[in-house]
Amino acid sequence: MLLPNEKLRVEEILKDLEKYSPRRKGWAWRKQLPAGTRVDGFTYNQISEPLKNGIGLPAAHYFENIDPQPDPVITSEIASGRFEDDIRRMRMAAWHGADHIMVIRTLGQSHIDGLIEGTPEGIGGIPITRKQLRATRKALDIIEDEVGRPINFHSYVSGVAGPEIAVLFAEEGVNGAHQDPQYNVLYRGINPIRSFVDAAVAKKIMASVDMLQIDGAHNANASSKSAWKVMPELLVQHAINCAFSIRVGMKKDLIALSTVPPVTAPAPEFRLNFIYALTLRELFKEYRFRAQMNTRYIESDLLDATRIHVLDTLISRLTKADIQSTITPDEGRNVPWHINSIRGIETAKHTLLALDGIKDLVKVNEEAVRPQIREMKMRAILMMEEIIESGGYFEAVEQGFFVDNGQYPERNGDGIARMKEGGIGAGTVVAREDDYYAPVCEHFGYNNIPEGLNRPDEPIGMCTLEDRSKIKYIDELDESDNVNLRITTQLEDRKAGLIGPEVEWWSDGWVQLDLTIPDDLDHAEAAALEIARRMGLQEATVISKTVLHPVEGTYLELKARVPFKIERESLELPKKPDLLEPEEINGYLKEVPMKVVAGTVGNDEHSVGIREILDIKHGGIEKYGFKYTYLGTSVNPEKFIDAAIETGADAILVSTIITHNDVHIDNMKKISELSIEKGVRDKLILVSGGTQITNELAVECGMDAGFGRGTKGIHVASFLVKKKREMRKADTGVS
Ligand SMILES: Cc1ncc(COP(=O)(O)O)c(/C=N/CC[C@H](N)C(=O)O)c1O
Repeated sequence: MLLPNEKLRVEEILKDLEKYSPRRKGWAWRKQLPAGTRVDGFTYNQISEPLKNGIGLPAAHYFENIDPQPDPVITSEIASGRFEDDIRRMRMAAWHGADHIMVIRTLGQSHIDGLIEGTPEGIGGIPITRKQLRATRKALDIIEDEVGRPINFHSYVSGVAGPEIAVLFAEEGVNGAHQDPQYNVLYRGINPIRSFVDAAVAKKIMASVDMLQIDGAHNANASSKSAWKVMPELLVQHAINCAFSIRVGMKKDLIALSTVPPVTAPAPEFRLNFIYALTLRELFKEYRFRAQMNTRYIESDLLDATRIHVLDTLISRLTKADIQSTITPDEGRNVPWHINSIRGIETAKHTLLALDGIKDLVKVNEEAVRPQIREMKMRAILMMEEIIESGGYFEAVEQGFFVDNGQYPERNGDGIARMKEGGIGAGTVVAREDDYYAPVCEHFGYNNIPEGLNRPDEPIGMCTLEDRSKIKYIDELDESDNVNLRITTQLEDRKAGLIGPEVEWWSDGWVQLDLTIPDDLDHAEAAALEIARRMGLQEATVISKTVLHPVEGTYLELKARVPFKIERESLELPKKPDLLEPEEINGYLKEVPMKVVAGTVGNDEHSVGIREILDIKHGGIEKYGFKYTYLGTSVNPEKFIDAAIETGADAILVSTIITHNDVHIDNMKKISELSIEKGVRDKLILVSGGTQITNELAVECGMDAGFGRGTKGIHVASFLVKKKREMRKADTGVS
């Protein structure tokens, strides 16, 4: 069992893979909690069981660190090309709330007519091999024990080796897969007949182990110029794959339609996407919905991508999503980085929680949407009818019906046409002989099983889907391209205690630099690259730019490589404040009551912070027995001293957020000097706090202590009691 403070050891994961066996097969939904479930005083209607270990949203610390888990499964797609580094990110993703890890395949795997073995490095994805599947599933077993929830492992059943991949996934406990023959045909140029025959075989295998299926309709969104115009066609594509899957024997409950809100602002995004989403859910109500976020109109701007993804998740909440998949906001920039996988998950989790139960509050205005839903359905039905009139699916594909940028029945004539007898694998479908017999327990189509058998695979005992000893495990085929070589750097660094920045692979050295240059785009870009060079950063590249004004300013984000690593043991770690136990503070104050005066100094109106440090509700010092006089906001320094004297206070708590022209420093110095002038400095404990305050800065300005961002009542209460003990001991010899 991995402890939360223990790192995943990839070399341990790689041990004994020849003996590894998946702990379960099939898909796992989240365990839902009943509507009205209370979490820390809040009521939720759409959450599932909590994690054992996890990381909540950034604001969670204001709410006792609760981390409620929304009802839909949340997906993170993680495939950098090196699975040995991806497992680290999978653990990060699981802690942030992903329970569906999707691994895209290396470029070109769809055209390899067979299985790849070993662990070669991939390009833009992972070469799916038995060894890689076992290592990843084994890592996910460890991670799911740590977060306390099943994690679904997912990849893709497509390409000319589709059926073989399906068997491999079924044997290795892969829990979900994309399978849609239309994908092979339209986007991989694989022979249409081969694609559908292979899909039937693959779907039967997937259904036999309850693998969840995701279809490929989202690709039409991602591939068309005017993605909002393919909506009628998307309904047709979903219908084709659903009908075909049912005919092969898949259960509706495990057929997930992959749906992406097709359009984004500046188009009237929500209206178009919402009506489409309503139409889809009406037509396919018995199926599952895998909501995916938009990738089609994602640029390099992380915040714009995030806004789009929040709105996409709003659509999910207002309609239905059994699975909320996430797209990283840097999808439009590069192969996603760790941080952006996590940001994508946070966007989904935040939005789903924020909109908990929204359908009870907001009703759809039927009058407004009904005509448009009807029109969308009509367009799809007309398209389906024309496909039939044209002779069927294969003929329609030959005529370029699909991914045409006209909104059916308008046609642009720019659809993806594929010849029925053409493409990769053409002419490779052979009718089974009369005596064709495959001794396997799950097989689509004609199988001349001998009379009297209890099971089709009886003559060989059991097939590999039941008897794993029949699986031939091949470790590595390529001495020069495998994970054992790739992890040597990681192992050497670990031994030498070296750490360096990374974005996707172990200590890959990449960092990001954000800067704003008060000049036009060209000059700003050149200046930014020169600045990075002078900072000693290498291979600096601009990865995003925002024109603030054509000549007044440009914001740029660069990536660059750091040419060194850090010796971990040489690092000076900041001292953790040694806090007193609440009982000890309460006990002390019963014997030695303490009073404070508190407020926000100068012309500062920010009161939230100081109230949190004072009030019992937020775990403020009142909770530990302190009495306080609150002086309010914009309090002048003299008033703090006068009030402390009048009330016989032991301490002054000064909140100061504004730091413009160092006004916080001036105010702290003034309070310290005034307490000296009035002869009360040695009787008073002076404490300041604020988002920009550090202890060093506060003490430099004559305070006894300073507290920065994230401070809680316990921190201040502990300090006050310790300081009071010190002062009493100095005065009376007794603390
Ligand atoms: C129906 C289907 N089959 C196979 C593949 C992958 O097939 P190759 O191995 O040939 O790349 C895909 C890919 N979709 C990308 C995932 C997307 N980002 C998603 O969230 O769904 C697919 O949609």
